[in-house]
Amino acid sequence: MSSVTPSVSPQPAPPPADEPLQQLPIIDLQNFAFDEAGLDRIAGHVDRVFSDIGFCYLANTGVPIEQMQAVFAASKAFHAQPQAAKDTLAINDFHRGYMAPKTSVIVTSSVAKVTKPNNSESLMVMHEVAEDDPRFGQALQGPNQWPADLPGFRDTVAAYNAALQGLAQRFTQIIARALGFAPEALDRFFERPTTFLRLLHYPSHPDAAEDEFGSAPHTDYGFITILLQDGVGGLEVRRRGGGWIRATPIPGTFVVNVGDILSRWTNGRWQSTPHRVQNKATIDRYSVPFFFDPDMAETISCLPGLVPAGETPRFEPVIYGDYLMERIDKNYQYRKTAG
Ligand SMILES: O=C(O)CCC(=O)C(=O)O
Ligand SMILES: [Fe+2]
Repeated sequence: MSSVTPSVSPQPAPPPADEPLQQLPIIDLQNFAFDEAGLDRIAGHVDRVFSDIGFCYLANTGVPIEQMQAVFAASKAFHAQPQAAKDTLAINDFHRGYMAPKTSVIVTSSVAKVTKPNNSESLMVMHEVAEDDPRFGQALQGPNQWPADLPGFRDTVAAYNAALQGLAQRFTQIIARALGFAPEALDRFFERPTTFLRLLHYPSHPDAAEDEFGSAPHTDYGFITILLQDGVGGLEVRRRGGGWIRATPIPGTFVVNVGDILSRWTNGRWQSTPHRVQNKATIDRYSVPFFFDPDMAETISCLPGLVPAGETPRFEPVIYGDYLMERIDKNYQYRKTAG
């Protein structure tokens, strides 16, 4: 970690605002057409927002609307297939494939106990690991599973995945800056990123009970999540100090949030905030979260400059892959059954 040297000291986290937030803040990335002073302004905004609510919208990211529409069309076509076709891609040990409704229960220590399975189905696509890759066969390192009978599906989803990885890598430079480092300081952790693209479908559930969720309250466990949601709504984010804020859809934007490992990396300066989804609308909801995480072989230790002088780091160093496996093994039913 000695290669990550702070170049400016981060400011202390702002106190929580007196007025409760009514809406998630919007960060305008200006299609990355900013100069150094512009970068510092955006980075300062990111630091304030991630120290407070840990969630915001990202506008003007450079990802074309057509590409967003195309990935939704692909997801709808996938989920519209007969159940038997989806079941042929059942999620495998590499954590790639189809998760049928009610097969994941979120278990996190920081959020209220959750017992009911999630009312959603999804296809998980991760970073592609080919057979000639030295990592092939290690935990979570394998090929994706693609539907056989959906022309264009693989190309559309792979192109979207590549666009989101590019966005995440560029945003990581803003994050580095926001934490007081040179923009490239964190790049080496993401040369072979661990990524999860999840094509989620939430059936309409207008009479859902209070404790029946599409996604039960949870925090995300990785670095950042960049979420594309359709116009239906239903995602809510826990406000510091109590209550929930609706992440009302804003066309053309993403919702981005801090995951647990980023919060840990910042020694707790940035918040990994609980969120939940209930689709009480009369139509189905589709969303596509992209989870962008470090290389599984990297060690994550609290960043220098973020641990106050004379204090010990709040978190032990952890190999990202070990940490991730523990979280995944806890949260997914299919990993608990034999075979
Ligand atoms: O579908 C959404 O809006 C959020 C999904 C989510 O929080 C997750 O998959 O971690
Ligand atoms: Fe989440």
